[in-house]
Amino acid sequence: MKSHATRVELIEVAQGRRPADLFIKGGTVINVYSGEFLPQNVAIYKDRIAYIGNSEAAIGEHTRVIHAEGKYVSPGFIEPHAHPWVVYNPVSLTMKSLSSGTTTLVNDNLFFYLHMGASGFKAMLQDLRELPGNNLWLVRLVSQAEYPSERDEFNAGDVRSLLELEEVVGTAEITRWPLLYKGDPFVIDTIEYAKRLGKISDGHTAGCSYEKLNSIVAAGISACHEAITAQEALDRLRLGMWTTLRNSSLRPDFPEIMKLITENKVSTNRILLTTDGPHPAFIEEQGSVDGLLRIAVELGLTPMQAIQMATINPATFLGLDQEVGGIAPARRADVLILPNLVDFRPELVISAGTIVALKGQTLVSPPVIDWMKYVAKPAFTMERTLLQHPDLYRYPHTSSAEPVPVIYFQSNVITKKKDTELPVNNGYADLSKHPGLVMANLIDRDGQWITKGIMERFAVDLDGMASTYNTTTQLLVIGRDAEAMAKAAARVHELGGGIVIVDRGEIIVEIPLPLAGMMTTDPEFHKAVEYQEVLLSELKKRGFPFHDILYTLLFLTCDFLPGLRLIPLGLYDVKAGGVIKPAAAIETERV
Ligand SMILES: Nc1ncnc2[nH]cnc12
Repeated sequence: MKSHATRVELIEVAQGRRPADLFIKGGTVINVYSGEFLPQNVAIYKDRIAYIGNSEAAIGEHTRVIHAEGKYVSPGFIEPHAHPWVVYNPVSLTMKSLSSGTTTLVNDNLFFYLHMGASGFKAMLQDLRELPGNNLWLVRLVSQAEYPSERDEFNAGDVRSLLELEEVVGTAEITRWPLLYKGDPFVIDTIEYAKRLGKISDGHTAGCSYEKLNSIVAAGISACHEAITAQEALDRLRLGMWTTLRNSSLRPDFPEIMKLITENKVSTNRILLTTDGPHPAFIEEQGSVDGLLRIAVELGLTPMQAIQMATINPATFLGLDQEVGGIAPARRADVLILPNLVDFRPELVISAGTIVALKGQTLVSPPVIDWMKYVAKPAFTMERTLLQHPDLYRYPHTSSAEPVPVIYFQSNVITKKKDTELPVNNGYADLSKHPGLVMANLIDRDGQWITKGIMERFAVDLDGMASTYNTTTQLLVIGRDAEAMAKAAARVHELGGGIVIVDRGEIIVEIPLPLAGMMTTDPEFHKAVEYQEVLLSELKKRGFPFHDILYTLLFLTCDFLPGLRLIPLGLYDVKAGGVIKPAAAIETERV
């Protein structure tokens, strides 16, 4: 990590021979290395910490003195597993996170890579160097729903070239973990390559048994955040994984998984914390890592344990403990002034030696990013007119005696296959006598293929909705009224990505998401909150029974959560690991 201060300058400041730029006086330093609270001063020079102790010799004529009497001086918080695309974008998420003390974000690159390729992604990283905060990245080795050209796009040359970048700290979660279990050569070789570069490999082993976890760890995976019980967390810890405890909007699991610490009394030095890409309103209401600390302490952790899990532990996991994660000489000056160890909301946030936020308000401006210049091809290469025919959305069906495999929602994201007999009308399934069902289609943005399904327990009164917000970023079109679906789909095409709802012939929700079909380009975080709230409230009015619509949409098209899902290859049974109804060529579906 580049330092603007030289070591000689830092030595001089430490000895009081060169004045500090910032001097934090009279606070209680949270020493995450020794686990002590120490009444000490902290001197900062340029972007680095130079001195911690009782001397005031580094205060010079132009030194800015920050009085921290009665307050705590903490290392900046680290989010080791961020997904900077939940309608918000890397700029708005960074600024929001900084305002509440998260000075390091370790971001997943999935959708940027899918839409920008290696060269666009590199260009984006170059421009994001202007962003305040410490922005690190993990790179994906595979997508989250298999598609025909996947292995060409995630090729060894491109992926390795990204792994070599300074801000890339490792390989990102591999949601399709059976690839690791089976020893997939590309995945294993790339993880090995990352290790040779001194980088980590994040994991995603949802539902993986203790026995199988052995193979995943043998494959080189260093961490996992998917434990949903204390026992699952213990399994991971015992097998040498960095165990990341998650409290997200989709899975607010702290009350259960913190029992790993409060009941099992395990050592906490290989435990990390994550928000795992929560929806925007969750961050707005509960904060980022600061919110995790508050809940962890409410559940019985000591403030020191909690802070260590959000600072020095992730820094050590990333191999960056000489750079970040604690208050010590030559570390990046990512420092917080905390009025208390209850809500963990910093009064002041210093990032790389600059005061970036005061009382929750950022004091610095982000760079203006022209996102679209990194994107490799137009949002849609198919003609819009192709989307305007209602029959495209109907479910072909020839015999009422032959059951249709319906996608039944058990929760926000978990589905199961429910075989249902449906009448036939003109060659299509007739849903009129089944008010709980909606049609659902995943359509290739290049106009080649369409995967068709029928869903139950989504939103019973939905006329039509279209969305590129899903893990394939292809066009997902859902509804009971084929005309409304066609209208919504055509509008999303015009927007170049986004979410549109049509009700009684009118567009009632329109959320432009031009960046990869997932993100607004707005640098203001509250824009993402507004979009999410309107979407959830309109779908709830139409019968959506769950709390996290963005994750319902996101994971409907993935290939790693139970049970029946729409992926580019077709209607996919995850447990069986196979397509039960292949995607069709769009030409043949058109009338
Ligand atoms: N696997 C995943 N893919 C996309 N977004 C996510 N947010 C949390 N987990 C995610």
